[in-house]
Amino acid sequence: MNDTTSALSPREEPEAHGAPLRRFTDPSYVPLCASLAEVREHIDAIDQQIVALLAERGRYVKDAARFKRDAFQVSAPQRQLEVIEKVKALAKKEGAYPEVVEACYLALIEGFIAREQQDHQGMIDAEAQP
Ligand SMILES: O=C(O)C(=O)C[C@]1(C(=O)O)C=C[C@@H](O)C=C1
Repeated sequence: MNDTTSALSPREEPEAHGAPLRRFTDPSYVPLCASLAEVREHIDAIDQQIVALLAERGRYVKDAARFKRDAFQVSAPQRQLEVIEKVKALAKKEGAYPEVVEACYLALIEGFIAREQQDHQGMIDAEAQP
């Protein structure tokens, strides 16, 4: 199949149990799975771990709110830059797609800050009387 025939094909989801339809030209590429279904099993298992780690990360972000005075400190822009630089370096080291890692973390931090701002607004000063 080439680009012309693929453009004329009906728009349907890929066959999860079918044989490969394309191959990489790089002779050193080693396939990981025998089917798309198997690929997706691995992705689903990884997603489970990622979400569990996001839950754990979220608990630490919540705790961070206790150490901050106001909305600017919650936002902590200098720390945001540090986190982005750190994960970009990690992506390089781990062989992850750097643009994917950066985009994920920009979205993640935006989401975590919004939650932390919400948590912070619901808190009282540590010295305040109950
Ligand atoms: O390091 C902090 O101060 C946090 O609250 C954590 C975190 C993050 O998600 O990494 C969240 C909000 C800040 O913008 C900076 C970083």
